[in-house]
Amino acid sequence: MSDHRPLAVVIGMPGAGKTRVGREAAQILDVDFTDTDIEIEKEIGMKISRYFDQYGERAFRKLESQTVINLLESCEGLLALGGGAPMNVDIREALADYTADGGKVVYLEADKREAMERASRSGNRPMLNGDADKRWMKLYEERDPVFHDIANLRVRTHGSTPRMAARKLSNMIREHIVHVTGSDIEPYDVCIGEGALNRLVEIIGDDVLRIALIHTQSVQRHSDQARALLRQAGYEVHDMVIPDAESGKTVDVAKMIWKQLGERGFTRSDAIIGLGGGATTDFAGFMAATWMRGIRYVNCPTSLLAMVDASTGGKTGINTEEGKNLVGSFYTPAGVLADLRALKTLPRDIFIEGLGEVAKSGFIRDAEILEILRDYAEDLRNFDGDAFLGSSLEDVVSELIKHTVRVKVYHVSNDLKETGLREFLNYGHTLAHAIEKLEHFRWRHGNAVAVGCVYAAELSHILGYLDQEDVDLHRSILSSLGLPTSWNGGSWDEVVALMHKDKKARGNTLRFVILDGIGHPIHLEDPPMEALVEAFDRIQTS
Ligand SMILES: NC(=O)c1ccc[n+]([C@@H]2O[C@H](COP(=O)([O-])OP(=O)(O)OC[C@H]3O[C@@H](n4cnc5c(N)ncnc54)[C@H](O)[C@@H]3O)[C@@H](O)[C@H]2O)c1
Ligand SMILES: O=C(O)C(=O)C[C@@H](O)[C@H](O)[C@H](O)COP(=O)(O)O
Repeated sequence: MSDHRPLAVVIGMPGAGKTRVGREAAQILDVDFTDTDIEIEKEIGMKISRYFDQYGERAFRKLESQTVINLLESCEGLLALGGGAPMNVDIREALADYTADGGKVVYLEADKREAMERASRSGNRPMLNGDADKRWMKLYEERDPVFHDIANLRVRTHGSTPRMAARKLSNMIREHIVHVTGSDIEPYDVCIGEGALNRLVEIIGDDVLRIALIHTQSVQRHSDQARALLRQAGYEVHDMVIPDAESGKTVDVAKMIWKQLGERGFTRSDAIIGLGGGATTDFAGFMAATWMRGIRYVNCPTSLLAMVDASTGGKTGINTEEGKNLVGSFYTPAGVLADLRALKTLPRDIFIEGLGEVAKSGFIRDAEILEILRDYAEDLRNFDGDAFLGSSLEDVVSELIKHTVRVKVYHVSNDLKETGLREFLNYGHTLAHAIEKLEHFRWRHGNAVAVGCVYAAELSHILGYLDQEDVDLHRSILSSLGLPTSWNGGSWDEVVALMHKDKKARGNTLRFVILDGIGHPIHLEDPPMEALVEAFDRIQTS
């Protein structure tokens, strides 16, 4: 495959707006726009309709096939194909190779009547000669199933102005989708982008009647949007507001929600949506896992941490008096919609906290994450929700979310129930959960994870697995993002007692995840107590 390829390919019926909407979308995305019909006309030096008259459809299709295949290997912006192009077998094969390699083929679906009118108004459409509407309808019946088959994205433009349609198209093109599969997993997608929430109805599906929309007061604005979309689609939506952050992850709140689900007649064919930070998505997933032994749920994360980590992978749960996440279940969502618009209202300190889990994912698996964090540390540290959307930082954050979710998905897909590999995602968490508990959850999870990663790095170094340079790298990256690297809020005895309640511990034996190099996590069983204490001493001061 060539290095050059389109950012996306737009297909659709004549009159769907491929040229008009495609050109505007390319402007929004700041990329070139290429229309295969225009390129062909340039090459043949005449209108396509005249070429058809002179040489016939067969000759045109041959020319079209060569042009499209060349452009699929040479153009870099948005490429709009002529309406009939995807019906050609060679073009279809080239498009299949393109999508298999991660390319995006978008089916632009317009209202039939509007598209028909536009197509017959514009002329220069040899395939519509005669009774244009009747011919359009016939083409539609032949082409629509093929378009559905080829396209991996669809944009419905019904009732939208060309500008609105172009926005939808550009948002969808910018969107990243990470597929989650695995032997124990019903496959689902994590959609990351501005406007991802608009997929909610598609993911909830047709079989659901009632939806419990679980959220906190702090994200009311975003839950209003979700509710409006769902009500418009005809679902019976029940707002269920829970206390903020960790105060929502308790058995008392669970009892309150179970009661509401019962009183409102939730059955096995109903669904739950968890909309909010990681505490809410953990809690909502747990409600879904336990109600009638499991009903459908979708996560709509609104904090960076929930987008990169908590909402994906199916670890659901609540805290107890004894510690963090001690009661829960592995139960996967039907989809995750990380709508970047939610970050607009996210306070800076909570954004930065999320970077703790992002950095962790870099340390355990993806060096590119560490590079991005290093290159954009200052911009990330100064995150400002008001200026975020449309800024260059939005692309950086979107890329970081995609990378981090991929790290998560790699571990989860291969070990949903955490028998070994998945434990690597717990890097830094053995100490982090103890800190959170000792600080009565006033310390945010991502901040505790940052300190926990430094602790695990120090332990790795003391035991001879990690160079000092890599320990220093932990401190420099985390502190450049505004994350803490030290903690002195509790005694070693308190900490070690809580570490024994960590889910990685077995019997009386402590188990840790450490590194034997950046990107190389390993398990550590029953480490010497002196090493644990020494590492603890080293995180007392930064
Ligand atoms: N299940 C998992 O795999 C997993 C992974 C990582 C973390 N977690 C859990 O996630 C939780 C941490 O997640 P978190 O950092 O999102 O914490 P959180 O849910 O407590 O959210 C932090 C704060 O931000 C607010 N908030 C969230 N989105 C907002 C928005 N868009 N605008 C304004 N305010 C917003 C919340 O109301 C809360 O006050 C912890 O409970 C942790 O254990 C779970
Ligand atoms: O998904 C996982 O597995 C993780 O360990 C991800 C962690 O980042 C996350 O904080 C998780 O909530 C920790 O769960 P726990 O099992 O240690 O309670």
